[in-house]
Amino acid sequence: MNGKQLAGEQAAQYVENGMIVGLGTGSTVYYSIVALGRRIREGLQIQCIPTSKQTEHLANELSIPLISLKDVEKLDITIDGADEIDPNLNLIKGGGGALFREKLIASLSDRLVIVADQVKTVERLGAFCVPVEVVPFATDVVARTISTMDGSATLRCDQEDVPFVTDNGNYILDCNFGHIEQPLQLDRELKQHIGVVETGLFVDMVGVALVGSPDGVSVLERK
Ligand SMILES: O=C(CO)[C@H](O)[C@H](O)COP(=O)(O)O
Repeated sequence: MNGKQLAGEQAAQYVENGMIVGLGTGSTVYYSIVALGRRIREGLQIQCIPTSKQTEHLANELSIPLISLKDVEKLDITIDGADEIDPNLNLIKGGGGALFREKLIASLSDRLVIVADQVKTVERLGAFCVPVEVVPFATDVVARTISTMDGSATLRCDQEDVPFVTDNGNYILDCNFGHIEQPLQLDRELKQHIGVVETGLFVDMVGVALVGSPDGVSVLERK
């Protein structure tokens, strides 16, 4: 079994009867969602909120009960993936473009459990570009602002140069700031600019990270 599958499946064990569960997005949390589907068929009773249309589709295929945010004030737990994890369990997320809903759901959750392959662990965030969701009309304005912050921004596009559109109808700027010394400060600074919807910097949000390798899963708790 590969690291993603080991970590993903182990995270499903954190979910208990009666919980409201946030379902993240990506190829690692996929294994958690499939494992939850299995547990539901065996009798587990939970209600879930997906963080993307892709995950909503998967949950529906697996007959996982979904609940709307309008009926829920907070969640017990969210399981999600990550693109980078630093030693303080701060993250870069949004490689799949779902960062806004992922961050909103995580912020409403008592516990955020991250699942990742060990290649996602880094000493300092920043080798992976920071995805920044922007209102399309403001894209060029935000990109210019980022260049004044010693960063560079690239509009996320497909192979035909068509911009990627998020589930919220926005664009993504993938932003390179080099190594990030102060992720919280950078997140706050980015969000001051009109047109920025949200960033993929998740600071002080994670409760536990399950990091998988073919040899097993390391459980990293926030210090
Ligand atoms: O943030 C995300 C999507 O917006 C994903 O959780 C992140 O990209 C990790 O994905 P994967 O588990 O496929 O490597």
